[in-house]
Amino acid sequence: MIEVEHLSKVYGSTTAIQDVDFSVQKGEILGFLGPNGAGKTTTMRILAGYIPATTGTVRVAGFDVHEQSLAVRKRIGYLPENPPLYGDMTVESFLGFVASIKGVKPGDRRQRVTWAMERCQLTEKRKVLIRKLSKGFKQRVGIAQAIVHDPAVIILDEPTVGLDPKQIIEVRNLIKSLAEEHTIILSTHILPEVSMTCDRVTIINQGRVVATNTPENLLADLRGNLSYQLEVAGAEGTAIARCLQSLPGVEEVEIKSHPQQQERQQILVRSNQLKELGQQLAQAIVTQGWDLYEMQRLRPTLEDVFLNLITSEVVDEEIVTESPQETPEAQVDDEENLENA
Ligand SMILES: Nc1ncnc2c1ncn2[C@@H]1O[C@H](COP(=O)(O)OP(=O)(O)OP(=O)(O)O)[C@@H](O)[C@H]1O
Repeated sequence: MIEVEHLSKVYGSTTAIQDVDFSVQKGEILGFLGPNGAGKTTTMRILAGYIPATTGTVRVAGFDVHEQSLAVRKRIGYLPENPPLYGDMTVESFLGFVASIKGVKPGDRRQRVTWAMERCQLTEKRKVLIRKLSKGFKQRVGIAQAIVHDPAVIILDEPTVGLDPKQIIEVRNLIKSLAEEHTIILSTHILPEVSMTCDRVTIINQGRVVATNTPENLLADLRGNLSYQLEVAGAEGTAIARCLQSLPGVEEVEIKSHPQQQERQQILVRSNQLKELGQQLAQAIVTQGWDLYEMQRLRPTLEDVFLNLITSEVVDEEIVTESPQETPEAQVDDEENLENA
């Protein structure tokens, strides 16, 4: 449904994104995850046809975003980071207005607006002025304006930013329910957002895609970095650490408690291979005549995957950049002006 190839965007002397590739299948929710300044908003704006790319292509349902922008706009609903809402209009009249500018036929508008309000649980607020709504309800109006023309693709830029925990759950549930009929791209810097909402995730850092996979497969890639937390008694921590460190497959042993403490030592063991180490660790401890009080295998989280990918990117860069130079951030606002025109 969406194909992004070799997409780059340069603002003056700032390269916001570089050679970005990914695709989204029909009916899928793709999470576009990255830290602040990674290039998420830039990518979402290009996809929505708000700003042109410097190089590369985006195709939506087979149409080129740049060459066939009208056909693409009809098929896309976009929730920007700060949705432009008219505070002096009621929810219903605003959505009617958006439906008209999005090309919904006059005879279909009432039905489309009713449908969007129902989906976003806005029906009871339909006569309320938008400026009088809470942040959570305003966000729902933002989503309703993105879906009112029944687009095949919905692009949501940081849809839960600034919401309270209850509103976040409601908006996430709404997004999941929309996926039944739509293809969705959701940009976020919040990890739980992708693990709770998305089928697949593309991770972007410093303008480049560093991974695309399902949350489960990204975690599976880290299984090699299994770690074990042990509670052992019978010897000093340093002696236990020395023994465990000599076992095949053990990458690192860390003593969490005081190394000279004789009672229950807290030890963290990191493995360097896919093989489970639990049995081996237990056997080594028992053979030494020590007491094993507890052993827990620590599973990596999506946060570990994210930090691992982003940290390795930074390390790679430090290796190649021998004398990093400060590049003054370009203040190029012409694209913003284009967008507002
Ligand atoms: N109009 C602009 N002119 C100049 N530089 C820009 C412009 N818009 C974005 N940038 C720069 O491009 C880079 C990517 O910004 P972008 O807003 O796409 O990132 P982001 O991942 O959405 O970040 P955030 O989560 O903080 O919104 C940043 O270095 C940013 O300063």
